[in-house]
Amino acid sequence: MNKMKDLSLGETMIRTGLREVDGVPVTEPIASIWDQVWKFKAKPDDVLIATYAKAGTTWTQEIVDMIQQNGDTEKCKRETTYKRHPFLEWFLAEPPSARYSGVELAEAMPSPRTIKTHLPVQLLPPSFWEQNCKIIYVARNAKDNLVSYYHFHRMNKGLPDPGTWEEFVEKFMTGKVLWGSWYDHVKGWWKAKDKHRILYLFYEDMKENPKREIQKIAKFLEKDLSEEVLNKIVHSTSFEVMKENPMANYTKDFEGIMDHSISPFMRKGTVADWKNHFTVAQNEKFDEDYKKKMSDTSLVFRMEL
Ligand SMILES: Nc1ncnc2c1ncn2[C@@H]1O[C@H](COP(=O)(O)O)[C@@H](OP(=O)(O)O)[C@H]1O
Ligand SMILES: O=[N+]([O-])c1ccc(OS(=O)(=O)O)cc1
Repeated sequence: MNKMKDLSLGETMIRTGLREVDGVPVTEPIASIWDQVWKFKAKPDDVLIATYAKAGTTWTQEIVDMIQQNGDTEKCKRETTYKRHPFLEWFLAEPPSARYSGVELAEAMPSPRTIKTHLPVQLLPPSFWEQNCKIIYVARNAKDNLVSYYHFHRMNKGLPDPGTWEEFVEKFMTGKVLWGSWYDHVKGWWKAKDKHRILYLFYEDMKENPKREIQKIAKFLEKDLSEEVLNKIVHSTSFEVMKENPMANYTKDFEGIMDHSISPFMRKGTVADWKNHFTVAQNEKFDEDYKKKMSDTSLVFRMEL
């Protein structure tokens, strides 16, 4: 029994390896059900929240839900983020108590559905394009995104071991991480927005002026919000409030998989924390490589506010 407990607590849990789907590394379980993901049938009134992991997905999910529930915080606490919005490609079979299939959850959910994905644009199931679904994409500057992803790998035993900070920086730069290259991800979705209904947002803008960005999302979703409701959404989706909200801070899901004592899911929620992580040499190397990788796009990020 103790051994079982150990196993379920993840101390001895074997971290997943990565397998490529069309050249993009995904977890072994995701690769095993890829066919189901690719054939997923989106519906015209589905709203999709797409991001590179750790770009502010959960924050955006809370904002979208609050808009859809017209600022009713109790309704937004009906379930955890993980269960309110199916995480499309995510699949976990083991341990049975933590079983999760984003596809099955979405299929069982009544419309209108809000779905989350970290897939790069070329791997999005075609039905989302065919059904002309509204898509909200959120991007975060590479350095902060990388720092957040590093700490997330440390605390989340459902992900591969990040190795040392130096090793993880290297993996991130070469795209050898779960969901692949950050550079390709943000550029691919940026390109797609010219042809499809995509609201492309930035984490840094959301930090700078949450009210303005929430209004953009509401307009995109064709929802009229009163000033009072808008202010309520700004408040309840602030980092400080979400950090204490068990239905949004991931303390109720992934038990034994996420260890918030190593690094909490709601870690810092700031812009420019990368300055506390990169050495001067690392930063120079990163910048040089970044320039090359981002030379073929009009996309510009703010690394600080
Ligand atoms: N309401 C909020 N305001 C600002 N940042 C938030 C937030 N809620 C979550 N975050 C931050 O978003 C990141 C997680 O992103 P995702 O939801 O895509 O996994 C974490 O970044 P940090 O690790 O830099 O703190 C987390 O702290
Ligand atoms: O590995 N997980 O358990 C996991 C991965 C990504 C994830 O989504 S994210 O938005 O927090 O990156 C949630 C859980």
